[in-house]
Amino acid sequence: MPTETCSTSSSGFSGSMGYTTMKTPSLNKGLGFTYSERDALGLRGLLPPAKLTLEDQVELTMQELRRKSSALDKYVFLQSLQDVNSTLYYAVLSRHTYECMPFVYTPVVGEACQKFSQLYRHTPQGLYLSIDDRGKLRSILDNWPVQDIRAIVFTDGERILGLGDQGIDGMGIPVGKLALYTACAGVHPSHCLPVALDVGTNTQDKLDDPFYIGLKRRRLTGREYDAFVAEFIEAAVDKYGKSVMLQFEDFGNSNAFRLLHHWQEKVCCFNDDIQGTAAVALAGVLGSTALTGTAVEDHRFLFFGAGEAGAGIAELIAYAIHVETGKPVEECRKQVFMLDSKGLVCKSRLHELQHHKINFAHDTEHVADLLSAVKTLKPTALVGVSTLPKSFNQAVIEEMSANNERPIIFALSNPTSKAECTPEEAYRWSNGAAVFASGSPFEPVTFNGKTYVPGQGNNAYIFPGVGLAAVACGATRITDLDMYIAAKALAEAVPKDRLDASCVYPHLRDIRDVSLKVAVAIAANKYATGQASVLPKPVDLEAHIRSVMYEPSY
Ligand SMILES: NC(=O)C1=CN([C@@H]2O[C@H](COP(=O)(O)OP(=O)(O)OC[C@H]3O[C@@H](n4cnc5c(N)ncnc54)[C@H](OP(=O)(O)O)[C@@H]3O)[C@@H](O)[C@H]2O)C=CC1
Ligand SMILES: CC(=O)C(=O)O
Ligand SMILES: [Mg+2]
Repeated sequence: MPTETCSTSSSGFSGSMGYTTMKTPSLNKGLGFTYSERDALGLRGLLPPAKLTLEDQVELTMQELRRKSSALDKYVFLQSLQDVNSTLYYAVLSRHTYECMPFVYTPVVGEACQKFSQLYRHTPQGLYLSIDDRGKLRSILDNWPVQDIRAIVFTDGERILGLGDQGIDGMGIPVGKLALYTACAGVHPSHCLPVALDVGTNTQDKLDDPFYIGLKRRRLTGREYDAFVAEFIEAAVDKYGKSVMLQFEDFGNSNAFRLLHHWQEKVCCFNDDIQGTAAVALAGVLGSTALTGTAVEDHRFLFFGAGEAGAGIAELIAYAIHVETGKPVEECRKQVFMLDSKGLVCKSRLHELQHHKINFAHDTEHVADLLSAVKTLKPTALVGVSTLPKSFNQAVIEEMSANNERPIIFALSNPTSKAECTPEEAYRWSNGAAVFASGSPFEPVTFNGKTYVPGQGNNAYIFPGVGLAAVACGATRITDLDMYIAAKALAEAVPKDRLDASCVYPHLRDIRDVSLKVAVAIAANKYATGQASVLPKPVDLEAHIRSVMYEPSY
């Protein structure tokens, strides 16, 4: 093949085909180019003589990653790799998911978002759409180099993990989530688009920061805000089609519930913090039955935190109890209690409660604090989604243990600095009895000679599989039933050795298989409910989904 050259620009730059290939992350193989490719593409001279396999490159990359001393350096290193050789980046992530995930996702992505403006890398990672672009969003979508987008994760940056309003710096979250779509479920990276909606920020430090990269104004609210989100969603559906999957991520709860209720019947979308988290937490509860002997319908749940995650999990648990027992959902909700920043959610507070809490405002006496609630209500399961670190203190966990042989203690707040307790604390204060999970990863703990593996109760076990299902069958809607089905599939995928270590989630090394199982279960439901647009239904659904999974290779 002859070597092509592009025309010479005013800078004197003339990019040869080989050079352009090496500068295109999805095409670049670095030393992985074969000698015949080097000849054919005009790469001679642009590379030293050595040749490496992808596996060699993965190994070298891991060695370099391990040499970096700070977590943030590891984050930057991996992001930079994505900018130069995306096949290698995804090969590293999918072969070393357990080791790498903390550096592209929680907890380190939290710090990266806080410093995103300083770390800005001068290359497009996704689309930044600001309210100054109103009226032009549809044409701006054309600026993204790939036209066939199937999955979008988008945020307005208002509630980034438990770290509050990060404005446009929240872009790190859609980028990290979509990296997991590919690494954990094999969604092709070219079909994924991260989006940051810049509607301003109310974080004064950002507004005062001369180097903040977003709009320097306070957040847009009300009708204008809704209209901006609507313009984006309608532009995306217009350009990419009705089965483009839109994942709401880390919106503040004053918008998240309203947006979800408005859009979930109209387009293919879901809110990961409400629905994905619900599925992963329900899966943990279902999986815990093997350890506690208690079925979901026999639990009494107490949530510390009654926001998106809390209300989402609570509603799905009530739905699961309804399915298991046939009791009306309203009855099932009576087994679920919640505390927010003002204490127990109960009837006497009805006048002040946000809408998403009302279903759980029971006729119970108000108590102001968590320990009193544990003493009065005697829950069998305690779920932390409060962003309040260390709130599951010794007294709380001892009280849970006094009332239960095997208390469920899920400390799901992210990042690590916001966890309600550490696994070490949960095991020590419960004398090894706690069935524990955390939102961010923790290392195994040895206590009294036994090793316990804290499961990562994170929606990362769910959303990649949801995305894979949606892409593979062309889903036109994502529903709460899908989340229930996903939870069941995840709970069934927990192997015995994990349960033996008190862990209710599968190995991360098996995440692609787990995501496939989740995807098959959801896709089957999409076909059963007429919400699939890839027709006719494949005879072997699993084989079909497997066939669309991206495997990084040269
Ligand atoms: N593990 C996982 O997969 C996921 C974890 N999360 C994590 O869960 C946490 C909460 O997220 P989300 O629900 O979306 O956030 P929200 O802001 O929607 O809700 C936070 C809730 O915590 C309550 N809260 C805050 N401070 C206190 C306090 N001092 N005492 C008692 N309650 C308090 C708030 O009370 P009030 O209502 O009165 O303001 C609110 O109900 C975050 O850290 C997030 O990272 C979220 C999604 C997924
Ligand atoms: C995991 C996640 O989605 C969150 O903490 O917001
Ligand atoms: Mg989130």
